[in-house]
Amino acid sequence: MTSDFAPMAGHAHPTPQGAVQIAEGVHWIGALDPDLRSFDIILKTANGTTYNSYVVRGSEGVAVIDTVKAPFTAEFLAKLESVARYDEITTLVLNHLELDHTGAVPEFLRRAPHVNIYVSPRGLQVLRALLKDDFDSYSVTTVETGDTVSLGDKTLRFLTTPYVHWPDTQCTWLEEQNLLFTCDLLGCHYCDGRLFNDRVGDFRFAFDYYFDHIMRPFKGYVAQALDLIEPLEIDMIAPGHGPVLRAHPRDYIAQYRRLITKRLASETGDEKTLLIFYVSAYGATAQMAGAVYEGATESDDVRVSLFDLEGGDVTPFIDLIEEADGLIFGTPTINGDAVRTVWDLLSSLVDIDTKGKLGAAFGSYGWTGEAVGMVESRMQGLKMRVPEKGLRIKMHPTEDELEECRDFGRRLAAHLAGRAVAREIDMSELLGS
Ligand SMILES: Cc1cc2nc3c(=O)[nH]c(=O)nc-3n(C[C@H](O)[C@H](O)[C@H](O)COP(=O)(O)O)c2cc1C
Repeated sequence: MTSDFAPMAGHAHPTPQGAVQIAEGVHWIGALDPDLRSFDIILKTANGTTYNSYVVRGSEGVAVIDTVKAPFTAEFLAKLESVARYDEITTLVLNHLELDHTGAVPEFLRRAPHVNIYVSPRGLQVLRALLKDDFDSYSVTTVETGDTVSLGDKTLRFLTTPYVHWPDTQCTWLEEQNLLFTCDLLGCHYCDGRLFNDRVGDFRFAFDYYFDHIMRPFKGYVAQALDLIEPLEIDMIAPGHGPVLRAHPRDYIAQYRRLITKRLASETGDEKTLLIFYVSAYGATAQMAGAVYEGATESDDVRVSLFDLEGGDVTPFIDLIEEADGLIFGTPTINGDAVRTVWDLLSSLVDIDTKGKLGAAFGSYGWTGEAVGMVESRMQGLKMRVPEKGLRIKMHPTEDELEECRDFGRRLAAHLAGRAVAREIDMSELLGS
């Protein structure tokens, strides 16, 4: 049975009370969560979200694709029961094992313990952790790109698309209907019971925002996933959150392509880019920053930029940092710590991939000078390479110390340009004395 839409108190848009047919033999059986305002702690959800689950009915089997978050289990099962009997269900596909898609799995399996579960190879270990001691009582098959499951007149074809955004993620293509189930990929947090992208409100902001906070750190993997998806015939994309993309589904794939494309590429070409950020209360670290900048700019093959973090919000720097090859942070030690704006910027870097970028730190201090080491540790935690020990100078730098700073800048630029770093050789070390 498929019910109509009914209005829901407090929300401008109607809410589906039952399963919704999205294609011939395919139903949406997900849940709406319009009141959610913060997802996974890290994401704001001004429109709430949806947990999308789907049922595909073939001539020789019925498949459930993903489930919902645990608190919505009862309504998910009610919708499922309105379109299929448990003894008809042959297949459970889990495209992603995160709890917002698998919360209802244990209860579903209690009712349909005979189903065959299909997960990616990396999904297997997460499923084991999810089901604990019950895991061994179920039939679980790992699938990779090209593997298929037949439902008689319908075929589910799997695409292994890891790290969009967990190691386990995969997509499932319903071949005969050109319908692609993508789970988090191409999804967004936007709750509107009208469900289809050509009927809901304007969710472009939500789509880009979701990409920025969930997919952006994994751009390389997103590119690999798009390489697999783009050659497919696609009439509809059915993601795990937000609207079902039935109108112009390729536009959303094209938007992902735009979002993963380097924005500054045409400006900088193959040139290496180095960004120097600093803060300074009494001007000592600022003087150091100026000298590090002077030293680095002597290099012709590195484009160097200098920014005072006191100059504003850190957000605009994230795009620059994403495409930069190296980052240098200057901070004084204040009350045994680096300055807050530096931490604000460093903690904002979770949204981008910083792995392998060059990192370095410098700063003035009065007596303990912990800040530089703390910033270096954070950069190492972000998997950046930190080739030079941080430079610390007590109070305001002397002319000789400024020259040390210039040299620090020269060496970092040389690391970045892939040139051998000239070092003074300590003869006493060589002679072993
Ligand atoms: C409020 C305050 C707290 C400080 N706390 C520390 C500290 O914990 N450890 C330290 O080595 N220096 C400390 N200092 C000294 C500064 O790090 C030092 O003056 C430094 O040269 C300031 O650099 P700037 O001119 O770039 O701000 C403190 C200075 C101030 C004003």
